[in-house]
Amino acid sequence: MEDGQELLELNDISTSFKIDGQYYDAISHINLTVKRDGILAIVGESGCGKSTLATTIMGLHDTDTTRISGQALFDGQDLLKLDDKSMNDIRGAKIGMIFQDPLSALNPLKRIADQISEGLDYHTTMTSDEKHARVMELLSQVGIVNPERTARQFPHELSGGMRQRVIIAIAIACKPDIIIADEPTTALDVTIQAQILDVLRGIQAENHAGIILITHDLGVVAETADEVAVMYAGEVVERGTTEQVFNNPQHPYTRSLLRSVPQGNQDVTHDDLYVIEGSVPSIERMPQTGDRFAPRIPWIPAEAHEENPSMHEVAPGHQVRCTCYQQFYFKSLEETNK
Ligand SMILES: Nc1ncnc2c1ncn2[C@@H]1O[C@H](COP(=O)(O)OP(=O)(O)OP(=O)(O)O)[C@@H](O)[C@H]1O
Repeated sequence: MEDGQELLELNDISTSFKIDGQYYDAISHINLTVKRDGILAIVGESGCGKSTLATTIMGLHDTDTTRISGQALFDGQDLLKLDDKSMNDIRGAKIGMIFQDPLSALNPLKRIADQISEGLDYHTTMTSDEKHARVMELLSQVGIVNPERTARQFPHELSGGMRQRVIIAIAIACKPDIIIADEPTTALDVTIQAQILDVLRGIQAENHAGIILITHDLGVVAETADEVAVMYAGEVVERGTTEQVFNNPQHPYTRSLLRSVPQGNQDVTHDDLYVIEGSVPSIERMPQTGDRFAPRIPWIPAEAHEENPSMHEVAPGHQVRCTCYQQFYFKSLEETNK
């Protein structure tokens, strides 16, 4: 397959959860594309719907309490319409998932080799020798220096960084076309984070997969991703290449997120002072009309917002939600204190 080819197309995806007998949207009308050889980062504060998007694509929701609409087109089929058996065949084989907490994602009672082999058992007809060879190859690929030893160990015998490497080995065992990594480095210290990101980039180069990288860490995005989608309150509010979004952020939310990145030891000047208070509303309190970010920037006049905010193209491939970005400015502390 060619580079940059569209692997997964998310069209108008909404997912709502039933709470006290009523359904509430956790994500609304998501449109995104994952390309071969590309890393798409999904960023936003806690509660904005990043994990819900991942679990929706993976078909991991309880159908009795979850309502999903839209399409997730992959390999000529809509993942959201597949039955359990077909989805089980895809999960692990064509789409791999890396979870945030490697300890809870691993079985404490099973040796590492057996846990990596599980996917191979389910999805392939490899002999035991072939499986052993593949496990060794995978452990080396994720940077484990003594694969024979690690293969025989149990999860509690490994460090956090080693466990995350094992989780990645499990996710890529069957050479999936798509890897969804949900906060893969959050539980790790900074040095190990950098190593894990190197492993992910290496895998992308070697396996030619498309990666969805979910994170709230903009440093991770800047270092790793090709494209970025910024989510706020269940919606994508800005998307573009990493360069477009980082060098020329347009949505007030993106701009506030980027300003909150520590800028080394630069002195903060008057112009850098700004205030965006508040937090992501819970899904029961999510406004259903208007700009969901408007309450957090009350100094922007109501008429600057759209009634039904849509995405506007500000450069080829760079889109921003709602016209309010045209009139947005940061409010200085001086103004705030008036
Ligand atoms: N099964 C569920 N039932 C009810 N509400 C849910 C469920 N799963 C998630 N939510 C709600 O949906 C919203 C989005 O949650 P989600 O976990 O997708 O956000 P997130 O951006 O991944 O946050 P975090 O970074 O903390 O994981 C939140 O308000 C959350 O409380």
